[in-house]
Amino acid sequence: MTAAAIEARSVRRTFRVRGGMLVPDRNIVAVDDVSFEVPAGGVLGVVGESGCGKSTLARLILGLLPPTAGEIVVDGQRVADMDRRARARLIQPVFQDPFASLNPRRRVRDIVGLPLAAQGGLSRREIASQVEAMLERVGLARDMADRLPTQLSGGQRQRVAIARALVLRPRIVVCDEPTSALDVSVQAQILNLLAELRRDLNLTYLFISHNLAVVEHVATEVAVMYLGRIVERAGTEALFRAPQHPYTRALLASVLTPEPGLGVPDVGLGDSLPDPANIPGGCRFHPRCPVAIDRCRHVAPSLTRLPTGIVECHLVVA
Ligand SMILES: Nc1ncnc2c1ncn2[C@@H]1O[C@H](COP(=O)(O)OP(=O)(O)OP(=O)(O)O)[C@@H](O)[C@H]1O
Repeated sequence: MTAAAIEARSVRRTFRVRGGMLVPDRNIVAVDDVSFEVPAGGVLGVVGESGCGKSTLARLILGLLPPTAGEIVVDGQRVADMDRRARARLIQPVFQDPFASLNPRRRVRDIVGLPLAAQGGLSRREIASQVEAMLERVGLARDMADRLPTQLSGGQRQRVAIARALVLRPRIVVCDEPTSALDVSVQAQILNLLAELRRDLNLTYLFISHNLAVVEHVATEVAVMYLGRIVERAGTEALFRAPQHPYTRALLASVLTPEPGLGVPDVGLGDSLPDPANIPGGCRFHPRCPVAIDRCRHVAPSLTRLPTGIVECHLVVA
């Protein structure tokens, strides 16, 4: 059996949001008792509507946010026990908007070299040569090294962000909507690059996207999140061929809607997104579920294990 590169064990994260005059404080459950494993070399795609907890999960895995309960283990080590530099050598992020995440006043060579410099122990010459090799690896020409982010296209900027993420040779990359801010024509190039790098460098990805077509293209396994919980998880092929949860089915139907940009996919379940400060009792999906039965209103479904994965729905039997 392959060792897990990422393990989430009963992870929960809540946020306390201050109210105001006459408005009480609210407790938001952004991630609610989530467990999964990603084998080394795998890609777990995480999908779900805006606000379902995808980015919070990414920040928990990266160690940028501590869990309220549960634990995260990457490459056999508890994230909570690692210092920043050790974490940086093991796990790196690629975020949605490379323009926001790259310092506009620094040249590409400094942006990509910074993680190496921060680790210490390398000469300037060694850093320069590793940066050059990495820029070449992500398909950027040599003369790009002296440019500023403002002098690059969106796709080139995301290549710089990928080079910066990989320059320490991490084992795990958390991609949070890495192509959502890019033109459609550039998205495929970046996805292909990420797939190629994973193969060549034996990387493991947690790949977050609201775009199911993208996830189908890159993921080996898919987790579907709804109001902080993983309501279905299965191998990519099985999930797209035979979705079990009514929410997954609604999400898949939304792939056919012509909305390639950012925002809320039209899942055909009405306009209003569910509120994580006010999670319904019983099955949390029941108010929007087209096939809910009386039991769904009162009893939260437990997890059902199927040959192809797991699902939380009263109507699915093993
Ligand atoms: N720092 C925070 N303080 C308070 N609430 C937060 C914080 N971060 C996230 N939340 C809330 O937690 C819930 C989950 O947010 P999260 O950003 O993880 O969702 P998401 O699925 O990534 O959404 P999107 O696709 O819009 O980025 C939301 O209701 C959000 O408002």
